[in-house]
Amino acid sequence: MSEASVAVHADADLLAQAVAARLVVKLLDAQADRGQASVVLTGGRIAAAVYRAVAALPARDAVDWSRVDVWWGDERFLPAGDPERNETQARAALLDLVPLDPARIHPMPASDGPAGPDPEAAAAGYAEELGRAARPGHAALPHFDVLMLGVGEDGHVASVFPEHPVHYESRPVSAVRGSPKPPPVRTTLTLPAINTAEEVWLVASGADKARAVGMALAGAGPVQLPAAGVHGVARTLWLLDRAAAADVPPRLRSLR
Ligand SMILES: O=C1O[C@H](COP(=O)(O)O)[C@@H](O)[C@H](O)[C@H]1O
Repeated sequence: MSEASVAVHADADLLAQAVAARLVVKLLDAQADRGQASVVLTGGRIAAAVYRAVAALPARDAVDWSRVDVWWGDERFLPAGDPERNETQARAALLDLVPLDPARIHPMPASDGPAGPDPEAAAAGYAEELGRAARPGHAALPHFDVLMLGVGEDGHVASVFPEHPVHYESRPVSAVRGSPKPPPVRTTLTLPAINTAEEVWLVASGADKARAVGMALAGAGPVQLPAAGVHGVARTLWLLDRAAAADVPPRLRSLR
């Protein structure tokens, strides 16, 4: 488990641009090392800004997008193409603008997809898809070079919410019913699955995230504050704007 490090940027726009630049470099490094790269996407407002910023970066063309696997950390269980789906937002902001191999884009199932309207079946189906991409000799998951997470005002990450029964799910992918944030039905990677990623990046902007960010970095319990329970194998990086960083313990900050 890696120690958390924190980078703080002046505002949401600079944060999105800095994360976009990091992401392009991370994909390039992974392709140089392994011949391919994999990224786990998140949803939410700052994530969409990051994806737009990647699309606008000239250096994006240095990435061989046909050798990038795209996964999701969570999804709102809605029909395909619904504007509230994390997949729909990521496709519009980035994925439709770069030459990805469609076979390497792995969205979580939609509520009108082949797995049907049952989120438990959808979660099981996604676990199988992950398993098919798993490394020989490893557990049930592929290698994730970088896994990005937004952070909710309540400290949720992906669709793992405070005090939700999903905390006690041992499988890598879970259905989530009764989400306190709409829509109520979702699918999500569980924290143990998230924590297999080489690098986990928690990206948060705005004053309404400050309390959750500060508590997570101060050592809150993961059931009460899920963001406190995630860490990459090699690196855990909190990428914040100044407003979201307001309650970060000063010893952890590196202002940019
Ligand atoms: O519903 C969700 O919200 C969180 C955070 O979104 P934000 O707009 O407050 O940044 C997001 O990380 C998650 O993927 C999404 O399903």
